[in-house]
Amino acid sequence: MQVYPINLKLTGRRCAVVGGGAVAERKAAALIAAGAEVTVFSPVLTPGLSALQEAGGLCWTPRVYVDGDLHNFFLVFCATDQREINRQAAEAARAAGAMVNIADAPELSDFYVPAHIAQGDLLITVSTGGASPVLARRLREEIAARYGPEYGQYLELLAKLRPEMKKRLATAKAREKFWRETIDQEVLDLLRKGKFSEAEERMRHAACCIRTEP
Ligand SMILES: C[C@@]1(CC(=O)O)C2=NC(=C\c3[nH]c(c(CCC(=O)O)c3CC(=O)O)Cc3[nH]c(c(CC(=O)O)c3CCC(=O)O)/C=C3\N/C(=C\2)[C@@H](CCC(=O)O)[C@]3(C)CC(=O)O)/[C@H]1CCC(=O)O
Ligand SMILES: NC(=O)c1ccc[n+]([C@@H]2O[C@H](COP(=O)([O-])OP(=O)(O)OC[C@H]3O[C@@H](n4cnc5c(N)ncnc54)[C@H](O)[C@@H]3O)[C@@H](O)[C@H]2O)c1
Repeated sequence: MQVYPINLKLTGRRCAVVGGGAVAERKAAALIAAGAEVTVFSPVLTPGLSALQEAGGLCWTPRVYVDGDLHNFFLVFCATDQREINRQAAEAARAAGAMVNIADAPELSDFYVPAHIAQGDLLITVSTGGASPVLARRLREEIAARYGPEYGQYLELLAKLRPEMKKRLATAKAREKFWRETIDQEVLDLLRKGKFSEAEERMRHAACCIRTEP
């Protein structure tokens, strides 16, 4: 199914997870990592969710979901092992204005969660449109092996140099040429070896050599 890709900012946004099992844990952990305020409705939590709750990362309502629980949430994840409960909760949440993800009913969900890799601000996501979460996971593993932590550091360096290069390189053409030429393997190799200042130096030096046609 054709879906629309979007990267949501969730800092301070209220999100709910109904259910406290393995799927709920995966969804809650990713929400917390994105800065959301997470409430979990479930009589039981996995050890992972309990640890998050004890660390103050989420709010736990230690009982089954009841009608009226899902007001004032931005996103709601229905992830119990009870098909009918998931549907009821989804309907109530949507009526209250939330976007809903139903763990066992992709066809009724407003959105899917893609497999993802994050290295600093770099975010790579994989979706199969709901067709095969296992393939999404496999591709995520392959991509993770290819794009290591050096990409996060690289992005940090690029972000740091960007305002400087806007001043140093007079034209948009020169800046484009600079970024195209310096986004290369050599800088990444230096970062992989932990040679941060050398990587930065190499990029700064490259700015001196940029020539554009008059
Ligand atoms: C990517 C990932 C993200 C995440 O969950 O964070 C994710 N599922 C992951 C793993 C995974 N899911 C399942 C297995 C067991 C193998 C299997 O059964 O196939 C494994 C493998 C594992 O756990 O290793 C079973 C499963 N998943 C769904 C159903 C319901 C159905 O299809 O009817 C069933 C059957 C349940 C049953 O039969 O009872 C539905 C969805 N799962 C999605 C996302 C959405 C579509 C994403 C896309 O477009 O590809 C969608 C539609 C809704 C959603 O959840 O958003 C995450 C990878 C994490 C990683 O990267 O490691
Ligand atoms: N979307 C996905 O990625 C994905 C992956 C695997 C499985 N699934 C499906 O997701 C569902 C959950 O899977 P799981 O492995 O986390 O199950 P699980 O059995 O580990 O957890 C179910 C949780 O739901 C809670 N629960 C049950 N009734 C409840 C209620 N009325 N109110 C609140 N909480 C309630 C239980 O206490 C438990 O914590 C299943 O339907 C499964 O088929 C989805």
